Amino acid sequence: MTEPILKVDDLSVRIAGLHILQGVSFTVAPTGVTALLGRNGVGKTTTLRAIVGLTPRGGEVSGSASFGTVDTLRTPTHRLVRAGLGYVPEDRCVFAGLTVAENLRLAERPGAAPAYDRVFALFPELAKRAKQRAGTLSGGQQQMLAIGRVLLADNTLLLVDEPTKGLAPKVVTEVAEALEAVAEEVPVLLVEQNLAVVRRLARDAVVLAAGKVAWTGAASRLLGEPELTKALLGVGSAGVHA
Ligand SMILES: Nc1ncnc2c1ncn2[C@@H]1O[C@H](COP(=O)(O)OP(=O)(O)OP(=O)(O)O)[C@@H](O)[C@H]1O
Repeated sequence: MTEPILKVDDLSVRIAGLHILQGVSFTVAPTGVTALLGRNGVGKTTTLRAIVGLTPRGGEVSGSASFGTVDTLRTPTHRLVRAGLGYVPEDRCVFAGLTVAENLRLAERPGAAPAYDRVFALFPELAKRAKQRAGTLSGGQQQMLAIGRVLLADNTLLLVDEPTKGLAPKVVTEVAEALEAVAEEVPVLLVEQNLAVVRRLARDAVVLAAGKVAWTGAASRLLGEPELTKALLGVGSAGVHA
């Protein structure tokens, strides 16, 4: 069996007195998309943030998350970035007052050649809009800029949080297409509520419920069984196609 690119073991997170994650364990395959799913508020974002060391101050984190030889829970975020872990947060975090080109330049890593060719091949719109302020881009374009930034560096795993949230259906399809192309090059751990996007992109699925992993397996199996989808996610999967 191929070694996972990330192994999360017994991850627990407490924030403000809430025991949000209570011993979460799962693996991420070294290729393709692994979807991290679950009902609203179950702790998907908390999981990604813990893995990249961005749990809010005062939060308590225990367990381990092995990314190669690195335990990400015990390594500062800036070192994880240098080790090749890319994170696209839910709110995208583009610098609104800076241009597209400036946003990309900030993601360059010292000592490594930035992969502008790869970014502009996937997102030609970013090249066309290089001089435009990021704050004036559409939601979909900002998402592409946020993904473009992590592709500029030679990352070996991307954590992407709800990339299609709040986007118009046509733009959801564009972002899904882009992520499909991205995942051919780099494995992705994807938090996504849109099951059509999950069906299109994900090979593996991990479902969280009540602070623990409730189900893992092939995404096609989960989404192919409407009753299972409804029980785990609270929504139906019938007729879901991207
Ligand atoms: N900084 C914080 N302070 C207090 N509670 C928090 C904090 N961050 C998260 N929580 C709580 O932890 C729980 C999990 O939140 P999280 O954002 O990880 O869930 P999620 O599965 O990503 O949800 P959604 O699908 O709605 O984005 C929620 O009940 C949330 O209110």
